[in-house]
Amino acid sequence: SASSSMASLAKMLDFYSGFNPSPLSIKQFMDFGQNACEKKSFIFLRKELPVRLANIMKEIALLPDNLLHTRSVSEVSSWYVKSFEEVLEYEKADPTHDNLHKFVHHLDLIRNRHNDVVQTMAQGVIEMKENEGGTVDAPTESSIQYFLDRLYMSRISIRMLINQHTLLFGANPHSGGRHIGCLDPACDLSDVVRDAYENARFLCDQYYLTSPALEIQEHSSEPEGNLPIRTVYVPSHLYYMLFELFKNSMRAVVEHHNNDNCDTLPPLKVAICRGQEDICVKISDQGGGIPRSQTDQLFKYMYSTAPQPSKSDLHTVPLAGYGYGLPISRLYARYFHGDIVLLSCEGFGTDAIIYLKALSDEANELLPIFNKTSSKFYRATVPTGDWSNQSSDMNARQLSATI
Ligand SMILES: O=S(=O)(c1ccc(O)cc1O)N1Cc2ccccc2C1
Repeated sequence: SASSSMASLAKMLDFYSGFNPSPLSIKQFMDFGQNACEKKSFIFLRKELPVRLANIMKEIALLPDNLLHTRSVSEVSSWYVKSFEEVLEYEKADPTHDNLHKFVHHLDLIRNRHNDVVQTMAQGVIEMKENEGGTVDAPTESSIQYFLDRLYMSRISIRMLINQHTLLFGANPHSGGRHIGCLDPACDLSDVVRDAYENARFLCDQYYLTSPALEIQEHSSEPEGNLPIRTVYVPSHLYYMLFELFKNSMRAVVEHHNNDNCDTLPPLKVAICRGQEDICVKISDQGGGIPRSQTDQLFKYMYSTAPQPSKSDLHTVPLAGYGYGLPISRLYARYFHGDIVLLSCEGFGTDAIIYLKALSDEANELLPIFNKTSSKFYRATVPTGDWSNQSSDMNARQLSATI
């Protein structure tokens, strides 16, 4: 009956969410993929996928009610329930050829079912804001920010596991190429930079009829310092981050310079640097920058889900209606223990730095864990300030009176 299946779902959720997800490093993905065994991968995934799904499903259940009960979030939640149940069908299955084949097919179904999670969650946030009469209090906004970062990081990690298994053991296993699943063991960073630049530039030319040029410099601190700088990474992740940053920089440069007469735009300068611990890709633009007080807004999901600004606003408010590109890009960087940092000099321009781990055994997956700590966050009270912010006028008056 429905109630008994609900009870068993709750039991399975409690069981699998009791395990911590097992983070894999890029090195482990590579070593396993070099002589991949489908049976071992199946045995690992039929446990790890339910663990990662259950961990994030327990957090979905902790969302503020006014978000959890929107049509969109209920729909996303139903996708997770369906996928969780589908994977559990293999919990005790024999690793026969037939079952291994069906497993790959089910992974494809699950990946496709979840294709629209980000847009649908954004729609849920808009529905919640409308139900709340347009404003959302700070604690709700911070728990939504906390949750969406964890939901999308969990989703990135689950899609990474699914992509590796389906690419290695699926219908058209890559023949001959050096790629291991979606990992490139010798990813040439400047190639991905050029690729992302050219595609962003195409959109920029279409919309603005102009675009800034690109200059790339490579620096390697390694003794042999061999160029071009290559590293083991997921090219599609790097491309996503670069494409997003190039779009922002191009828009900034064109809009900042559309009012002055000189028709040559200052170029975008990219520095690719390899150190002992970090590999950095820095994009420097002279797009006029933004005030320091606004930079953290750019990584807010609530800020970027502003109700669609009118066409005029899109130009006045920098990055308004900019979608989730920056917060998601930062999650891709953080997924393998890297980061994205924005350093803006208002009136001049902005540096965006992508940090990657130089060593593949340090590039571990960064995974959200559902436990007492994370669930406490959802009932957090607003922390009382423990730094002074503005001078209390009484003290200031007293001070000036004595001087
Ligand atoms: O905020 S930004 O400094 C900025 C943010 C992120 C980035 O990657 C590059 C950037 O340059 N910048 C984006 C933008 C868009 C329209 C008009 C003016 C600006 C200013």
